[in-house]
Amino acid sequence: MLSFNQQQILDGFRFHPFLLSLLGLLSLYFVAKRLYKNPSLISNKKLPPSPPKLPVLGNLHQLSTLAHRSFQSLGTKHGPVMLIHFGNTPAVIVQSANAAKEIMKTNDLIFADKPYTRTTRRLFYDLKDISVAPYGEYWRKLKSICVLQLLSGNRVQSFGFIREEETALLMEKINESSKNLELVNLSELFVSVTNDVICRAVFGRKYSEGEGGKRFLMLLRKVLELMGSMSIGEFIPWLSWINYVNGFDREVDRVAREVDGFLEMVIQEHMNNEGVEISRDESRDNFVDILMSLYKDDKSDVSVDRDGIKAIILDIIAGGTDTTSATLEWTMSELLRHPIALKNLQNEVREITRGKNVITENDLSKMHYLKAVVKETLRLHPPIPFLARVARENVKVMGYDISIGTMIITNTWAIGRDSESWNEPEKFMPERFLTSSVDFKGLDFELIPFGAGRRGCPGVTFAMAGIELMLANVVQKFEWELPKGTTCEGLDMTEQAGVTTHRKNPLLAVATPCSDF
Ligand code: HEM
Repeated sequence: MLSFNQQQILDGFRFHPFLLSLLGLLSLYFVAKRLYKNPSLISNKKLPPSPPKLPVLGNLHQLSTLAHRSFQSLGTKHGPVMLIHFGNTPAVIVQSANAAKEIMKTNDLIFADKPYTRTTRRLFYDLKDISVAPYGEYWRKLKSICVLQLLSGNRVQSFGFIREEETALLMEKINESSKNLELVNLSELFVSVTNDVICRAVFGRKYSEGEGGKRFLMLLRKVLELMGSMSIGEFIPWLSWINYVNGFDREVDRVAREVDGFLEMVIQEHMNNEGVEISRDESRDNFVDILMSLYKDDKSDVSVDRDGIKAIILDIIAGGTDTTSATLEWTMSELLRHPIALKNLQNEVREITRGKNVITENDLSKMHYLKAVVKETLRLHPPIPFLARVARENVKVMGYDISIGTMIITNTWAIGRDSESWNEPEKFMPERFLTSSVDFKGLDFELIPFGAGRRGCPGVTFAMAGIELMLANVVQKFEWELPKGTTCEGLDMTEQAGVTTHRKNPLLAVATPCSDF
């Protein structure tokens, strides 16, 4: 997970007007010194093509806040494998299905490490979570707990009642807005419903209400914001003092302490509740209880401690909520811009569920157009636009030499819009998937919104079960229109920069209940 907030990067420089020129001179000195000490840097390795860079900044000045778009546009000139520099840090940007396959299939083991910064280290318990833990015994153990115990097909199915109850509540909220002739804020509703579903699975109860719950939601947002705001000191190690002076490090420490306080409280609550009868709204089949029992019974050498449990919980909540709500938000945005696709989808859902109000998992399995709509949305709007990895050995990719320790960023957003792989790539056409076997499970490298290989997302089944059920209900039970004065072509689709790509402005729409459902 990686994103860049250039404003924040540049903010780091603001406190001294002469700093830039001073940095220029210093960087020339450091580059010369490095070359002198390390002649391999000027060896005859075949490096990927690279846009010209500035001293100190490298290519940072060529990146907008939406770095996936900047990489795509630089890639049209320099090719699908390109070397760029974030300050001093080299990174190889990969932007074609073939190159992605070489990273995540041919050389998956070599690229099984993730890059991390002081921020990720501090927020994720010194890398004791799944998504940034270095590849090795510990990560393998966490991943297998995740795949076999927490997110297996059976477990996801067992949470069906949570999805159904929360979807019913979502329908009530939309109905309420519609009765009051209010615009429905779909962005807000999708964030809250996905958060409620995931909290009930993870904690056994919701945390969206009450003072503590609201504070936790705010903290979660802050975690994602900090992860998406890589500041200057992260790229140029000898400028790391800037993060101290501008308060960035202090803010990270404060958020990490508060998140830990909340998760400690949750774990304590679960320990106190052992053997105690629980209320109707709570469930024992939750990730915290499962992890706590594994923790108590664990006699192995590579054990998961209390910090490890908190790190896994944070990972799942932070990685699962925002991505799922962003998918729902972009799907409805595209459907509102494409009324024919919306009508096709409504026809399919209403036909399959004719005569009944409740949509079952069995109904969903027959909804091929619905699945095509979600795939097409994930092609155009992968919530996490980059996959970041680090080379664990020297290796060749597409004929270029990649040195050990180099960061690789696969731009899944650009790959989804690559004309080498897709006809009319910028067009929203769910029909393209009705006659194609291309799927997002990590085998077809032209469509990798969930990543691929060893570090691929273990939450696909969990995410899709919720997305499909909510979307089917939203289009079955309501007619949808854009607010008066907004045309399909005029709907604002601007993206918000961050670790997950959301809409910049909330999606507002008019809902009218459908009398048949
Ligand atoms: C539409 C929803 C989602 C999308 C688009 C998504 C996407 C991703 C991506 C792109 C990665 C990185 C993969 C790579 O580097 O190859 C990832 C990793 C991960 N995701 Fe998801 N995700 C989603 C939902 C979820 C959910 C619901 C959960 C848990 C309930 C989850 C848990 C994780 C975890 C634990 C990892 C780290 C895996 C590792 O490093 O081995 N994700 N996800």
